Amino acid sequence: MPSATYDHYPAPFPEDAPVVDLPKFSLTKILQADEETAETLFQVCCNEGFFYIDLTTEPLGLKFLEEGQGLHHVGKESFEDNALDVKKAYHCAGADEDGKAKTLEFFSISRDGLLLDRDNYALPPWLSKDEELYKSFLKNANIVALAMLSIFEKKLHLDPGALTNIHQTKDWSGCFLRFLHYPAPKEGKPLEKVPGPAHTDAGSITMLFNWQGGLQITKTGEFEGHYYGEDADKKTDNWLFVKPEPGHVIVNLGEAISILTNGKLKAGKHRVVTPPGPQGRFPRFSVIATNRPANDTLMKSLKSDVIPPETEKQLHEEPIDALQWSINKVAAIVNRAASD
Ligand SMILES: O=C(O)CCC(=O)C(=O)O
Ligand SMILES: [Fe+2]
Repeated sequence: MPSATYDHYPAPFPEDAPVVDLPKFSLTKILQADEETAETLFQVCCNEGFFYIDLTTEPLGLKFLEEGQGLHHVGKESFEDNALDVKKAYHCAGADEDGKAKTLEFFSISRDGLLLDRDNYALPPWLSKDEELYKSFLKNANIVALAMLSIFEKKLHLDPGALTNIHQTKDWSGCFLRFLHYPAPKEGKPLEKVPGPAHTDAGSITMLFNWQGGLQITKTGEFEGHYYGEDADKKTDNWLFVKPEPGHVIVNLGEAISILTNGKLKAGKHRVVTPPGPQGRFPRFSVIATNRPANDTLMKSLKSDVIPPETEKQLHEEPIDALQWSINKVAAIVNRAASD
């Protein structure tokens, strides 16, 4: 049976690393909108906004898991084999002049490009051979996300479709699949500067496949707006590892769904540090699938008796659409990074 973490790859996760105990939901029960699962999932999403889904309970999940592993190989080969000019030509961010990244490098594949604009979307040959894999992976991520969004609609007393209709693969949305590579620190010691700074994701639902520890969340980090960088990393934060679990995908909510529900659903703050113990001697590869609202979605709160009412200030704000909102968000991150 495939395992999202190739149990003990490439070294065991240390037993003494401080881990967070996150709930695990069965994919079957999410797809069936099982009442008890729906209620617990909703409560978790109103608090930490982080959880696991056990993919081994469904053929769809097993396929998704296998695809995640296939992407692990694509990412590993792409980062290791390609020279700087090849990486740069495909917007791979983070590599230095010698073609090697020091802390983090990543590149993304656009869902819109693959599913809606194939004629104009050119993948380089080293990526295009696996195009069917990317398409299937992104479609499966969307099926799982829609099942959760449908649960949220009911729990939030929204009309059917209020969330699901704005997260469809047929609409332009800026969704992507992203490959990340965190090289092993040269001295064999954990990096002092956090390679993946604390942040909340921009989209609605992120799904993460990783095979080594390194991802951390904090139980104390409340959603306070748009997080990115060191100022998001508070002194009082108590960071705990999210241990990769065989057969499971790690899921977190992002800012978009939090804005659409006026903070009722919480974006989970997270960061990525050097993997703990013996895992830290190896490079870390991860793969994420994003689910974002369609570009023309107005980024303002939906209304129901479960969603907190908008404040006077919010009521007077001119809402922007999801496309403009994400452009602003990227600009803020770039400015922030430039001033660090
Ligand atoms: O690499 C990881 O484990 C997480 C990456 C991440 O948080 C992101 O790309 O938003
Ligand atoms: Fe993230």
